[in-house]
Amino acid sequence: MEKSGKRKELINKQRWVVKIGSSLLTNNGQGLDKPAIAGWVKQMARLREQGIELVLVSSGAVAAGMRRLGWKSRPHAMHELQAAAAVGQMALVHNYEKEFLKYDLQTAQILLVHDDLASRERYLNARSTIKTLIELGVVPIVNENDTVVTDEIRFGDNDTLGALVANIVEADVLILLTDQDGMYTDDPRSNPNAKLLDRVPASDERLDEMAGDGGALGRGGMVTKVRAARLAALSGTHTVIVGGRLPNVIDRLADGEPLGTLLLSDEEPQTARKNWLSGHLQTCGEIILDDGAVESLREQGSSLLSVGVTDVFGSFNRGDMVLCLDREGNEVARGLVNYCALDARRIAGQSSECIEDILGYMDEVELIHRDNLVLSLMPTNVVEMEL
Ligand SMILES: Nc1ncnc2c1ncn2[C@@H]1O[C@H](COP(=O)(O)OP(=O)(O)O)[C@@H](O)[C@H]1O
Ligand SMILES: N[C@@H](CCC(=O)OP(=O)(O)O)C(=O)O
Repeated sequence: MEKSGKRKELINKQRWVVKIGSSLLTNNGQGLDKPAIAGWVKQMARLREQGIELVLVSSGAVAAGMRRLGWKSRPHAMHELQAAAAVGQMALVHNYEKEFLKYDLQTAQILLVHDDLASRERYLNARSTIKTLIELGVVPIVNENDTVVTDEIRFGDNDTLGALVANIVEADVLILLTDQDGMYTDDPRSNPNAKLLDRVPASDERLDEMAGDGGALGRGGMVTKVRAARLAALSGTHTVIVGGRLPNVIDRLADGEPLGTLLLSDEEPQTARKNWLSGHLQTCGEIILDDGAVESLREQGSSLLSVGVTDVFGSFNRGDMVLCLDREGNEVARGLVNYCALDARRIAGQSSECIEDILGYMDEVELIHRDNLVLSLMPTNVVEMEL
């Protein structure tokens, strides 16, 4: 199939999030690739000159720290990884600051952990800080706060973090710069016959079979990039997975050149509150819905009532994020629940009028109110996939 012409989805777009991955930044483990960083910064400065607002999400702290500490292989112990990240983050921001200043651009360091975005108050704080920095013409540089996270609460890969940042700032475009030219029909490291994808709806379920894991330094491979594109799509953001070593890659993308793989958002942008809900990646339990409840959530955008629930799993409190699954275990929605797991189990399958009789109190008529509920992006089997 012929390559598409100029990509109108990227031309004249106002707000970009650019994510630079570990595999690329660290030149396959050789420490930070400073000349490459200088090249990307030069191009990002040109984006700013065109009036494009920019947030940079940069990996590389652990890898840069390893180099500074003289470690040859990535440690497994969490405290060593965290120490490496603390050392490496200094190298990372020092480099970016130096390079951006060449173009009179100020930078700001933003380190986030999952909890910062799960709490509504801290999320709103992070959002207003990032938006203020953008208005001031400063380039925010975001990374995970690796020194304080534990395995259970980490994003782990920066693709997800990039998508959440795209949701926060309602970006038009998310660019995932990586070590491959884009997404292929299979991992090109193991399959030399794999073909580069040109443009695909982010929701296309065939992507799940094509996406493999990452290299030795990267964290998520294509699996997390596809997932990130789907998350970004919820705020109407298009994602491009593209090779960071292609000459002038950022300039050429801004000019609409069809480089890498464009994962299109075919969603109506959600409200900021719904974006925040979608970004809650850690959930505390599962609620199984009957077919009628699945349909009314999906078709009518209704609240979830206890009568449509067949089972409740996990242990959660009022206000926690839970998954709503259909009978086959597919995710239908996620939302903040009004009753704890114990009470939710007791009222499952019962109509709302019975709640007070069963529990002796009634906080809310709904198990999950529709304002606190967000439908999950359903993978669709779509025909448009261009190689
Ligand atoms: N279908 C695919 N197309 C391209 N790359 C793939 C695919 N499946 C797996 N990969 C792997 O994903 C790697 C890039 O992801 P990763 O190592 O996490 O990089 P980054 O640090 O840039 O996020 C590639 O080096 C490649 O081996
Ligand atoms: N926060 C980590 C980056 C995690 C990571 O490598 O993510 P990715 O670039 O998505 O593979 C670091 O700075 O080392």
